[in-house]
Amino acid sequence: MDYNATTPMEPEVIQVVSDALHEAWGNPSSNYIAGAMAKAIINQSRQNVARMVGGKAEDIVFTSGGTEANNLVLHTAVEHFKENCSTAEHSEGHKNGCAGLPHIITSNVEHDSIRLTAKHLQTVGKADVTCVPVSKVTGRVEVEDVIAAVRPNTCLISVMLANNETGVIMPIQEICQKIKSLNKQQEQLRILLHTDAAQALGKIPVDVQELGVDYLTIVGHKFYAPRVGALYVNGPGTKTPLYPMLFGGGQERNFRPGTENTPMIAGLGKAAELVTANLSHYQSHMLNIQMHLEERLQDVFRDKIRFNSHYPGSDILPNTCNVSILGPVLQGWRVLSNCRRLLASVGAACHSASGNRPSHILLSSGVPTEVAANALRLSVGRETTKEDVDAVVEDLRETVQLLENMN
Ligand SMILES: O=C(O)CC[SeH]
Repeated sequence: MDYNATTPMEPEVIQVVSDALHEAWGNPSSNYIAGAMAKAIINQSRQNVARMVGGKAEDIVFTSGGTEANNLVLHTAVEHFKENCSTAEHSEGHKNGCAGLPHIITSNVEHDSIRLTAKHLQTVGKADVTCVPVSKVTGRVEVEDVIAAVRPNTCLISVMLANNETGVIMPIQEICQKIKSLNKQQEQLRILLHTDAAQALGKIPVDVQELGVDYLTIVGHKFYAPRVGALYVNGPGTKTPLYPMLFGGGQERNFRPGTENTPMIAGLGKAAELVTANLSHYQSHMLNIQMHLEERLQDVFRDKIRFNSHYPGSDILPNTCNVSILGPVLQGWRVLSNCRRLLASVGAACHSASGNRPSHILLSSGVPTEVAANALRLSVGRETTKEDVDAVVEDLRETVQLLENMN
């Protein structure tokens, strides 16, 4: 019940990975049949990934995963600023937003690969960063707050499409619409637009044209693909800047060199094909199971339950249920460590080393401290059944009874 942490690979995905390991081990840059076979698999995967997000094949740059893709975007934004502000006509700076450091706007509930990368750039004096706080009422970053944070030297806005703990879907399309009109109005530095779609892909429709983003991060292991990723860029190096962090053998048009990981890319392409073909089924199944889960939790725990993903006016992912069972001895970590069957998390997997402190994402999203301390993040998957839900709720009921009887 922790599919926002990671997902298993679909059998068809495992099959194409295995096939590529056996048959397509050639270097894709080699000019003979073994290389051509590998290159063909990579090109087909590129087409499939592009189709999943509504982009073109040439807009897809394969990476090792979401963290690399996110780092590539922030690196590009800083280079974009320097490139645009290096020429003489910008020397005064104030005319075209080139005074001072590149300014990056993000939210205060981002994945650590955005949060810590932005923090590092600020710490080493390479960028100024504004983390716009999400509304404690809607759990969403509000468009007007993002616009209010824009400065003449703002070069990037990066906000995740959906949050990994609350499941709240962010107003990316509205943000992009406002910023694009701002970019048109003035000669100032173009503000680049990025969203980390890690938690949204495979759960809700994701269309880069509708969103209006310049960049979109794709993370395989959240939609039953291998641990590999990609970055969507709207016309990399032509319509939209993309500056490499790595230099080497020219692969990925020099945007991300390194001999391609053909089997993993093959798996990513197959998983993307499955999402394109089955998304509405996946989405309706997960929503059905999530609703059953919430009904059963409400039935069993009545006024002891608080749903941390219920925000008025905000849409949330169809698979995520962040919930707290109220009580002084029912901290999330304590409940989970006493459950016999439930495997879930109190928050992001990459924060699991942060001890038993309440999630900063929940606190930032307006969840009271004593409630956040008891949070359980339950995230269902494609195979989760109502019987699984009933078993989990019974496990929770028994565990709560045990803990409360012990005190
Ligand atoms: O939210 C999660 O568990 C995955 C990102 Se660390």
